[in-house]
Amino acid sequence: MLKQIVYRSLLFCALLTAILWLAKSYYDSDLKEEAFARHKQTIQSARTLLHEHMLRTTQDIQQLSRFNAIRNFVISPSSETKEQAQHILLETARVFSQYDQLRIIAFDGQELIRIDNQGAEPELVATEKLQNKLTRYYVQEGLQLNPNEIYISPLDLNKEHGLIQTPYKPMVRIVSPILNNEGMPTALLVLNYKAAGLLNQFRNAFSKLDRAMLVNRDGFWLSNHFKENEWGWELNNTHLTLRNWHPNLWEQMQNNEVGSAVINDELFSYQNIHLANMYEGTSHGRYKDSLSFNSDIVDRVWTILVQSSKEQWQAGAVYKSYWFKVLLVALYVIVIALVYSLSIHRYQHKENLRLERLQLANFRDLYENAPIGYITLAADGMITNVNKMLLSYLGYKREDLVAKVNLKDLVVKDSESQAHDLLNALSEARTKQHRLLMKCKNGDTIVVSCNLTSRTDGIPTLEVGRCSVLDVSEQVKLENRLQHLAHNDPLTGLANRRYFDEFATHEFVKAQRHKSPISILAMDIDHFKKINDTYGHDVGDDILKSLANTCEGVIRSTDIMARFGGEEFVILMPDIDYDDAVIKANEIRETLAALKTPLSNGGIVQFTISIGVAAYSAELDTIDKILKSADMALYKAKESGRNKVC
Ligand SMILES: Nc1nc2c(ncn2[C@@H]2O[C@H](COP(=O)(O)OP(=O)(O)OP(=O)(O)O)[C@@H](O)[C@H]2O)c(=O)[nH]1
Repeated sequence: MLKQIVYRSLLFCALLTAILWLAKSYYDSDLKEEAFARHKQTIQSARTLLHEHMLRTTQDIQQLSRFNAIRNFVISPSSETKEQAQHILLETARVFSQYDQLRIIAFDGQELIRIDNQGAEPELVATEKLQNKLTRYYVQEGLQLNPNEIYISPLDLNKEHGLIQTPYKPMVRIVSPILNNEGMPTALLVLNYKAAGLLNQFRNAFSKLDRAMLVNRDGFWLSNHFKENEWGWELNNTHLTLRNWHPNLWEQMQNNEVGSAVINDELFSYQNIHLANMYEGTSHGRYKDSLSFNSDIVDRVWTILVQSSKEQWQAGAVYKSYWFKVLLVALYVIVIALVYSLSIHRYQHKENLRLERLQLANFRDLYENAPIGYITLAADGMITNVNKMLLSYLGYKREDLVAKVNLKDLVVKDSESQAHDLLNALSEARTKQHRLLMKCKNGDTIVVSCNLTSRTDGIPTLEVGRCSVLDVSEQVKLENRLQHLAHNDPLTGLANRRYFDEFATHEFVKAQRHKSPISILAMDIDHFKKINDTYGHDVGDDILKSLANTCEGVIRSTDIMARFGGEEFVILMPDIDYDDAVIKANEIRETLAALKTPLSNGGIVQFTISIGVAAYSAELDTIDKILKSADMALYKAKESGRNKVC
């Protein structure tokens, strides 16, 4: 039982876990969608930020390169034009502190004017400190520019005298040709743009739930949440690339401008920024349209990459909350409790069913194999079931009786009223007992004691009563025999003295009530001792028996003959007066005298009797008196020579 509960609990907990896991999967995919949507939005914001900054820078350089003071100096260098150009650049540096250096560089690479803007105030670098930058890449790139082109350098760390300046100073160099009157490039305007502020704003544009990264075309980080990952190519950390970190993601990014990926439960979104297209897009288009001049920008591609770790995109998940965990534990506890109580309930139910079945089987066994017969009855007395013993009593097969025979059809005519009585008791939900004579299949009858028990719920169901049926035939025989023994003389079968007294009293009361006559004969065999002595006691017994038989053949059925003891007999004759009694006595005497009792040796023996007669009269008004009078008459008959009636 306990084992089953444990198994079931485990099963249901596993099921619950599976459901919760499924729900969590759906929920997680929603959270991921949400995170990706956030990525998309913040990438757009960051893109706008970068575009706008770079656009402003290109606008600045375009304007500056077109200023007459700048162009005049390049076209007609003089101390005056130089001063004006220096003035413009100084003023610009003062207003736009994001420019670290503002320079005009001749086509041979020589710096013509240089403004350093690192301190509180922009500083004009003295002529003797100006350098030749022909070998620098941005000068080389600048020399390649068409009149209408602007070069934007890679974002890298500023170097002074070949060494990386610390603290690191991320820098973009913007180069524009300065055109002569024929519209041909004559010199270069170079602005060193300090990107630290831009990168800070870039990082701040993203939610705390995400990690924002800016990656260059080679996969190095220009901005990374881990500072030590930045500027890998500059700091000789060439292994610190996105390509090494997530090769698959890098691969995907090479083929797609925009995209997202899920790697080890971490979410990535990316989008390339083409600085050549910074005018494009709704927020930038207005610049391009409103500008009176236009420039092509040598393309530079950066990639904005956003990463959300599992902890980050799940940060707001409901299942992370304390109460959810408490709820979850409670849920499992409830499931286990439910499984426990259901198992107990199921077990009890099964146990009850088992006991019920057992009880039913016991009942069936008791019913079927009971040592007495059973008949189950419908309300109308039709038999709906019987047991083996009943079938053995009657010799029927079950199918002969069930649903075919009514109880009253099973009894003989004499028992029909009792059967009806039983069926009445059945309809009134009573109990009743009767002795019935039942018909067996072979035509015999048996006496049964039928004890009917009705259902008391009053519902007229098919089975409304049951009769326990006991075959009492033998008992009845025994009862009859005992009764016979109690009332009769064992030798002759005649009534004994006790039964005679009961009968006589009853008849005498009747005679008194009806004022009808009643007579008594007292009889005694003459010289019976001698017969016994001569022929033996057995012959004496035979004579007594044939006397009884013979007399019973002579007297009426309403008379009763009793043996009072020895060879003395008495006959009570209701409705016979004295004279008729004397006549009857003589008839008996003569009949007996003529009776020849055979002997075993082939001979015969005869005997006579003496009879005394007395009848009810005014003087003889009790049985005792009549008996005494008959006795006295008998005595007289003996005295007067025997074989007489007195
Ligand atoms: N065979 C037999 N004899 C019995 C039975 N009961 C009594 N007797 C005998 O009946 C005889 C009665 O004898 P008595 O009283 O002398 O009478 P009796 O010989 O008939 O003489 P009287 O009556 O005077 O004619 C006795 O011998 C008894 O033993 C019985 O059941 N069977």
